[in-house]
Amino acid sequence: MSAPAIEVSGVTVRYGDVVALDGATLALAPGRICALLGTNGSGKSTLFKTVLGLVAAERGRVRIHGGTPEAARRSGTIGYVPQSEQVDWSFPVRVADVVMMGRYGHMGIGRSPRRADREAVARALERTGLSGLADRQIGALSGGQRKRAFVARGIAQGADVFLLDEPFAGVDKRSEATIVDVLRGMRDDGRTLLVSTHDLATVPRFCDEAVLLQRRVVAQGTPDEVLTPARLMEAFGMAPDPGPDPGAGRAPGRGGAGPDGRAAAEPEHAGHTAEARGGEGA
Ligand SMILES: Nc1ncnc2c1ncn2[C@@H]1O[C@H](COP(=O)(O)OP(=O)(O)OP(=O)(O)O)[C@@H](O)[C@H]1O
Repeated sequence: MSAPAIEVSGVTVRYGDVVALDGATLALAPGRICALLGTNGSGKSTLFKTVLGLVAAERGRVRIHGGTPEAARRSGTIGYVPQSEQVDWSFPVRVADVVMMGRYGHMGIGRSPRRADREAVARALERTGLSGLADRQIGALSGGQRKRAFVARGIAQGADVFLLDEPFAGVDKRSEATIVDVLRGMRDDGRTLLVSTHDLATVPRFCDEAVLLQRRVVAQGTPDEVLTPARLMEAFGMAPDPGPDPGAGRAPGRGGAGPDGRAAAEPEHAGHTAEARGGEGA
């Protein structure tokens, strides 16, 4: 049997006196979309950073397809779609430039794109429905398009495991549907996606499974198994209401996005590059 795409085993992370993760354990098989759910401060970002190898665990270990997070970053196996607030949208780059950043790991020191790089970028733009916007400044995209640009960057990079931080935050229903289509297509290609979201109503529509985090994993299973009224009341202090109310099914929280599918790939750039290169929602 193949190794899980993402395996987190008994991971504890502490920031000074704050225990952000307390023995968190989960395993995600390849070719699945998994929602990462939890209240503000439940450790979702810390889990992402640990899986990306940007934060060291005090205890436990993380494996990506059986290897270390550092190896996954080096090989470009892991892609990251950040929150919007982490990105400076005024940075003067075109959509195609953002996506080309995903190819940096494939280029030499001079970072001079070759035909294979340009073709990979064109394919990723097409895959995410952004071919017509390739020359547009990243800051001139809608929230949903920005998000897709960062998904495209990860695709161009050749990432197989994606961590997406609040991909639906600040995007309208149409963009949300487009992003869901893109994510499903990636899953159908065998890629693995861990998606943090406060939008509980969306989860059953596109996720194969869900994880409920409260510093440790308190539930993992199908959306139906995890999104029970009792669990949601316990975790969020609310019951889900997937009805037509615009606010329905949205857990208390926030959202966002960021750049460099490779941003995750370079810890020291995580804040900087993201801010410098921006990119968000569909
Ligand atoms: N750099 C840091 N230094 C100290 N404490 C931190 C740091 N980063 C996070 N924390 C704390 O660790 C806990 C988990 O934070 P984390 O950002 O992982 O939660 P989250 O689930 O992503 O929250 P949100 O939904 O608000 O984004 C919180 O109590 C937070 O205040």
